[in-house]
Amino acid sequence: MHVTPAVLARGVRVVLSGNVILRGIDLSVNDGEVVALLGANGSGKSTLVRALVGAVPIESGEVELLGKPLGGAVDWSRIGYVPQRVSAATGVPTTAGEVVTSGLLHGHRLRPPRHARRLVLDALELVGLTHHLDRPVRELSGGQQQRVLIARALVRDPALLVLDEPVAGVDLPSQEAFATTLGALTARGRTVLVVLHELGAIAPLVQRAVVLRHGAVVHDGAPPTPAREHGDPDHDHVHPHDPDEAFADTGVAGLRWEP
Ligand SMILES: Nc1ncnc2c1ncn2[C@@H]1O[C@H](COP(=O)(O)OP(=O)(O)OP(=O)(O)O)[C@@H](O)[C@H]1O
Repeated sequence: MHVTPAVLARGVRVVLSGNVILRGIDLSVNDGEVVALLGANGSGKSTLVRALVGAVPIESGEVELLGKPLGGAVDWSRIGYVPQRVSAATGVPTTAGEVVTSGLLHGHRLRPPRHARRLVLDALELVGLTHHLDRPVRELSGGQQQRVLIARALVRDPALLVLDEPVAGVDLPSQEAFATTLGALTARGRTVLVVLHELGAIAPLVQRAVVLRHGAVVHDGAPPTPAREHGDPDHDHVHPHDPDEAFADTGVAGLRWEP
């Protein structure tokens, strides 16, 4: 039986300011799969997810999302995207609930549906923030603001969720909350493509890892496992790593491939 992948990229090449950033990327994410996109700083992870959602132009190659070529034919209401390092806080005292509600407004829908409050509470529950519904987002921590943005992407119950470094620089409770969120999405059979610097707490939930290096895929398969002391549950993953370790060739901190 032919199954349409949720994300399909073939030979994606991206050139920005005259520099070749992506050198012909092939990537597929199947329905219900959780795939991590890993790689060193500057390897092209953000550029790839931005190209996949149409935020940067593709010089050559093809992208299909939910079975449709990138563009107007894609059902964007079924896709959630959380970009890297954006703040949910604005100058105005918008509450967490209002930010999440805005995720229900898209296309022709200018007013939230009648059951919006229930949907918003469900989305905030998925990220562990229901008790902050009425709090201005500017009063929340960076990690909590990132969770509000994830809830904003989740509120439409997207079939495909694309997240760019959702746990970079966020506090530990927010990292743990993200692992729980991801577990809930997996249980619901949602498809997730997540850019990460290291797998950390979500390693058990990731079915496949795609590693980029200098704008090309250098690994597509089993996720790397924590190496030596990194396998120790007490290890905190915050110290700098020896660049000579087995993973230096991929730039993925503190991890090594199973032999
Ligand atoms: N608009 C742009 N114009 C020119 N070069 C760019 C642009 N955006 C990104 N780049 C370059 O493309 C390369 C890949 O950047 P990208 O942000 O995709 O990497 P990344 O793997 O996501 O890195 P990080 O882990 O630091 O977020 C970098 O060398 C970056 O300087």
